[in-house]
Amino acid sequence: MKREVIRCERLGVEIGGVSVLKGLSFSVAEGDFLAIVGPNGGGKTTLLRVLLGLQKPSEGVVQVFGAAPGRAVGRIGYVPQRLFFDREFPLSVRDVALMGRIALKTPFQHYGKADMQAADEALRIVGLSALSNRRIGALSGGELQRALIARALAGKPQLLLLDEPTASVDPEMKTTIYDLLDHLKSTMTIVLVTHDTGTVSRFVGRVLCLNCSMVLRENPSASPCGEAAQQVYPYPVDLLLHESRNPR
Ligand SMILES: Nc1ncnc2c1ncn2[C@@H]1O[C@H](COP(=O)(O)OP(=O)(O)OP(=O)(O)O)[C@@H](O)[C@H]1O
Repeated sequence: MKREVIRCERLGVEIGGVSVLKGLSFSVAEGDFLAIVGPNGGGKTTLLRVLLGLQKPSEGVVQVFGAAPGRAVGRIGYVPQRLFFDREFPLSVRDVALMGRIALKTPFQHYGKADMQAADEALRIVGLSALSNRRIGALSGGELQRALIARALAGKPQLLLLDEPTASVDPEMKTTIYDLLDHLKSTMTIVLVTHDTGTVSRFVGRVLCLNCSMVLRENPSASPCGEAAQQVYPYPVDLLLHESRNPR
């Protein structure tokens, strides 16, 4: 039987007195590739923050690698939705990849040979070796996303959490990033927050819908639910198979 990597039972999160997530139960096993979809403000980033131990649940049980969130940071790679930084800051692509090793170091410990090798290997995997000395502020949007994925991979994670890594990149770069994740899925557990429901259904094993009001059916072309989905998402919608008998 596969090891359980994530377990959420009746998870509830309130922020500023407002319920963001309520009664959420799901689990992720080792080697799973799970996509999390849902409308803007549906709580997707909040869920990742809970898994990282950055947001406290208000109710329910959450375990990551069998322990409380935050206890397994060194085993998790995280690609955030946004990175705010000074584009003029003299930080190279390799420096950014090396940051992925920080969680594995003790305070004030310098990077060693193993850290350099891990960073270079991560840059090779994402196809950025040739740009490793380039200033991070001089990268294109798609290159920056791949640098952030390299940073997450440099720590050699067992679980990779990605928050909309294909937002604001062109279709060709989206394909590059999904091909990369498709390649990585045989070596680690992946949880991907995305709005690309149509595209990811080709790559992922399961889809978790957070606060979705759309109904997903077996034969979308014969179903009126496309109209309902269209009201949730103001752009073209692909309908997915959903295994729940009572989908939400
Ligand atoms: N620090 C905060 N203070 C107040 N409200 C917050 C805070 N963080 C999140 N929220 C609220 O929680 C809700 C869920 O936010 P979250 O970022 O998790 O949604 P999301 O599904 O990731 O959205 P998107 O698809 O737009 O990225 C939103 O209504 C948001 O405004």
